[in-house]
Amino acid sequence: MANSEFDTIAAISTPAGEGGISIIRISGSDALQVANQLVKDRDLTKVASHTINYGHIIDPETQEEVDEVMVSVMLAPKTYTKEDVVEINCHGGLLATNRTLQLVLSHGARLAEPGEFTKRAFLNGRLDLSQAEAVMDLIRAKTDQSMQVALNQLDGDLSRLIKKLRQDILDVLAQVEVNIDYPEYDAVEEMTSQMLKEKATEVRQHLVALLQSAKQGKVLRDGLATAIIGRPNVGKSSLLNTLLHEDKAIVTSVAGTTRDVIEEYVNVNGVPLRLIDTAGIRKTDDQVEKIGVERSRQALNAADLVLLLIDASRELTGEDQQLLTATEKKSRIVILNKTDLPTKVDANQLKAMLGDTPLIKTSITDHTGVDQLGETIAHLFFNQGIESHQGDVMVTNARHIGLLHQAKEALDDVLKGLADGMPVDLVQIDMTRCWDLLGEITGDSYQDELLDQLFSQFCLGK
Ligand SMILES: Nc1nc2c(c(=O)[nH]1)N(C=O)[C@@H](CNc1ccc(C(=O)N[C@@H](CCC(=O)O)C(=O)O)cc1)CN2
Ligand SMILES: Nc1nc2c(ncn2[C@@H]2O[C@H](COP(=O)(O)OP(=O)(O)OP(=O)(O)O)[C@@H](O)[C@H]2O)c(=O)[nH]1
Ligand SMILES: [Mg+2]
Repeated sequence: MANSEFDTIAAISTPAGEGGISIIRISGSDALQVANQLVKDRDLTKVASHTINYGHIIDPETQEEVDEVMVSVMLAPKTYTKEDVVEINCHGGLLATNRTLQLVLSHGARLAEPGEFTKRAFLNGRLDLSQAEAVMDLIRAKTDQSMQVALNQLDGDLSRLIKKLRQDILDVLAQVEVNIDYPEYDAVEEMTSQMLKEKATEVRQHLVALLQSAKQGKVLRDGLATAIIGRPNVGKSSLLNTLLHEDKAIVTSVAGTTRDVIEEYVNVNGVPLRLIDTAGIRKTDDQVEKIGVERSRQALNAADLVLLLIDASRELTGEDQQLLTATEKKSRIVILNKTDLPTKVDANQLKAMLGDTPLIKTSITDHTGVDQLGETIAHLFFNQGIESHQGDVMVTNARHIGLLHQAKEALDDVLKGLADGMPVDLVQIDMTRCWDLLGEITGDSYQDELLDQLFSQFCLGK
């Protein structure tokens, strides 16, 4: 029989494996009755809602004791799923927990699908879709910042903003309807166009700001893609190792040591970096090195931030010059390394060439200048607006970003239509499309396949 949203469902909601306690969660109209068949010492149907109760799990067929437990009873609607929920807190052993789950499943519950508890919280109206998605982001968060973004979204910050924008659109559409139905004044068409134009412009600004926040959200989640670039042997791998506080990349005095791109995550002065050590860029006939150099160029193109190293103990070469030019339009920091050795590069002359680009002098072997590099990275990052956005709503979810783009395009069509003098009832269609698209973010309109696809990415028991 196909799974139904009316079944009583159950799953182990704690990680698979041994632990202090394991929780079996049961949700649905039969939850209490299922659990009550298995718990000796107490009639669970008589206990007050939102209480936790001591007892033993007994196999009703054999009367065998399976585990000593605590059972939480939470009656609808004030529960995670808005259905009756019973949670059995087992001793954390694998065997007893699994046997208890088997008993639950053979006494009226079926195994929950991944994310099905949260799906029910959505279907029963306790969460909207973006909040349900935030539950998963919260579980997966790897940095403090991305956790905060997920928590804010779970609290409904994004939903509230989207709902308000939709309401504004709806209000203006209603007004347009009235004006179309009662064209009492000659100027009504123009008034209506003006109104649509103002609202479309205003909502569009909000969407642009949200999409802007998505760029920063991506950095918080994935780290700032930071390419370490430079000629062979300037100390790129040494810098990676120093920032990581471990010897990850191979360092030798032989130019051309790093042959491929190495990526590592590291937190530098509060900035999450995805550090990319690259093969030194130079002309080469070595086939393997050639591929590495090509990948270095790709990493350079894709980077959010470039750390360009120059060897202070050698004269500037044409290759250094080329790299300086190639990174001109990038967010970059130039690092003059090996300053412990006799210097052949004129730092002042270099500084003059660089303009606004920060120049840091380092000796990675002596660990000088590394702290200053960290401070410079943080300065660049936080002054590019990340921190100042913290109070605002931030979007990180790819599905939301896609919908925001489409919604913005719908408004672009509204504004273009108005500018071209298109009839208002045609412009209205694009405005309605924007309203629909925004509704897909919160799940006010959705398709079943979308739900299946979203929730199947959740953990079992969530
Ligand atoms: N044991 C246990 N711990 C857990 C959960 C759980 O389901 N069980 N949660 C699950 O992931 C998280 C907590 N999230 C929850 C969110 C809402 C409600 C809830 O009952 N909401 C009701 C009533 C709120 C109230 O009493 O004020 C509601 O919103 O109507 C419960 C848990 C984390 N810890
Ligand atoms: N004196 C001195 N030597 C350094 C410094 N930084 C790195 N080196 C040395 O320079 C050599 C090359 O360092 P790597 O980190 O392998 O250089 P790389 O840029 O990764 O080189 P490739 O991978 O070949 O492109 C090694 O012998 C390092 O010990 C420094 O600040 N001072
Ligand atoms: Mg290297």
